Amino acid sequence: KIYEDFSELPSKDFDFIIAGGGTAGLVVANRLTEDPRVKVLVIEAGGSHQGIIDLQVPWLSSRLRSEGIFDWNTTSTPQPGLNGRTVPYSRARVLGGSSSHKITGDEGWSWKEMIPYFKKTERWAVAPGHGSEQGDFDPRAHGFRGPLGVSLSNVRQFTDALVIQTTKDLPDEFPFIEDANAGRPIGVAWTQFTIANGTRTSSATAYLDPVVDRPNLNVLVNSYVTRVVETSKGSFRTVEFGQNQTTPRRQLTATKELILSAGVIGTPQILLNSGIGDPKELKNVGVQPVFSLPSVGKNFSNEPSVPFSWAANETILNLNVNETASQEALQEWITSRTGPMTGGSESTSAYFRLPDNSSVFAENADPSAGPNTPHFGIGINANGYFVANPDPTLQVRVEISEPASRGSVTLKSTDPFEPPLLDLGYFLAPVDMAIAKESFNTVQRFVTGTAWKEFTLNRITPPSNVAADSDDLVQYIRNSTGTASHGIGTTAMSARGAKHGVVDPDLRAKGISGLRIVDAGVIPLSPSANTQAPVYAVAERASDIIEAAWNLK
Ligand SMILES: Cc1cc2nc3c(=O)[nH]c(=O)nc-3n(C[C@H](O)[C@H](O)[C@H](O)COP(=O)(O)OP(=O)(O)OC[C@H]3O[C@@H](n4cnc5c(N)ncnc54)[C@H](O)[C@@H]3O)c2cc1C
Repeated sequence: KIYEDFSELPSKDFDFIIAGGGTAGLVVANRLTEDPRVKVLVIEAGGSHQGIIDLQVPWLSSRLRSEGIFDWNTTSTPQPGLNGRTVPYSRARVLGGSSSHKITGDEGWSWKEMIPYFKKTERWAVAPGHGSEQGDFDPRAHGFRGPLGVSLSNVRQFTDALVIQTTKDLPDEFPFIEDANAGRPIGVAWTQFTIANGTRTSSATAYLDPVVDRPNLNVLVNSYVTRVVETSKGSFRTVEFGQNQTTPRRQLTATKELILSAGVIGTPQILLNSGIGDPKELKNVGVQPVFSLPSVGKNFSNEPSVPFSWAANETILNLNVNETASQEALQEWITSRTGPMTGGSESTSAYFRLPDNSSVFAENADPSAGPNTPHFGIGINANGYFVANPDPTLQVRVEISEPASRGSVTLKSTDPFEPPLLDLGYFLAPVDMAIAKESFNTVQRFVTGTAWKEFTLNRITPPSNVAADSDDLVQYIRNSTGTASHGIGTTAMSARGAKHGVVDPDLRAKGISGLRIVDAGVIPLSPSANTQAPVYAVAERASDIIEAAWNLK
């Protein structure tokens, strides 16, 4: 059941307490409560997702981001690599949240061992608006019986045909691939979405709603976790939380484990508030060090997102501009879960790798994990989903897939409610800028190919007088880059016994008992993909690890 207030909780005894009811937290809550003997409490700072249409309609997700609804509205510190600009970093504050490998020496996190967990989470759904799906996804790489609905886009976009034609015109540079989520993502593919039956899916709809009546599953919303507290020597199973700065703080102790799933920013913030981090840095802000784990909040890796745009020679329905069409589309969605509101974001996506002999690697080490790993990805869109431009505009977003730069999450003060300092570290490593510059050439070749002749007009950003490989291009990138909100690494996993890192391969906080971390922060290096699916898979495996540790089920 979902509780709005601490006083409503039917009991204060829980085996596991999970801080953060986001993507990972609700997966773990669902799996652990499959055993009816296990009592779980989830504590979430945001409110309930139930009945909120903005979270259900795919097109409306564009507004969630731009209007900062259900968001922490975090902003970065001034970024030297972005000419001193600050940039917004989106992350969800609501139930469902922002809905690996040799580094650890643990084969359990290898691709081969993880693929069953990706499949376990997924229930492939047909998107009637896409048409035949034959050859447009690889069924061998997908799950069909899991909780989370996943599908191709139900809305065919005007630009889709141009993208696919480009793969036929220029197959050497831009090959079509059947499925970007099957282990070899380099090429152009149909994007896969957490959408089913025209409706967005999340950990809240897939992992919480179907089991919300389990008597052993308790979810407390509007409750912000401030700290973890030492329960007994070396064991941190007690959590402190409150609604806001002025209301009383409460404490509860888990009999078995406390699990932090507050995300790549929330979890390190809770640890640092608790005095768990780099003792010197903690003292500098006035926080009493309690346990030394210097890597907490470090190694923050996050894909920079670089926008390019062209004027387009076609008027495409833009639901963020045309209010009448938007109302009609919403009515259609409410009535039948069909129509243009069932999609919106880029229905194709492409991942690229610079050649091994690229001049970029003459001066820089290759930051990617291996030959199947992209250096950057692009998304092409002209329907105003990302930028509600009233004039027809072709938007191309480049995301640097495996940035070498690292940022950090640190505390500003001793007030646990104060947002932390978020340093994205963008373009501190020169290779990231070199890749961003190269991506511009690739994007230009893509959208000016024969298929685009009638459609692509003059370049808008960067302006047409900006040449490739020029300092003007570098300045444009510094002045326009934002973030993809694909953060990882702030509570990174490392080999057992390694001095760096925050958790061991079993996701236990190093040197601490009773405390585990399960969220995007434990992923040590950017996956060869966006982060949502890897977080689900990590949370599924984490649940198995926890169940095995406590002989559950
Ligand atoms: C706008 C946006 C768009 C994205 N688009 C994509 C995409 O297209 N594809 C993709 O693969 N990935 C995407 N991602 C990334 C993906 O959603 C995240 O990597 C993933 O959801 C992270 O899961 P998590 O469990 O680590 O954190 P979250 O899902 O963010 O969950 C953390 C939860 O903890 C709560 N919380 C935080 N601090 C506290 C506290 N102190 N006390 C209590 N609760 C707290 C939060 O409110 C939240 O509910 C996107 C992310 C964002 C923000």
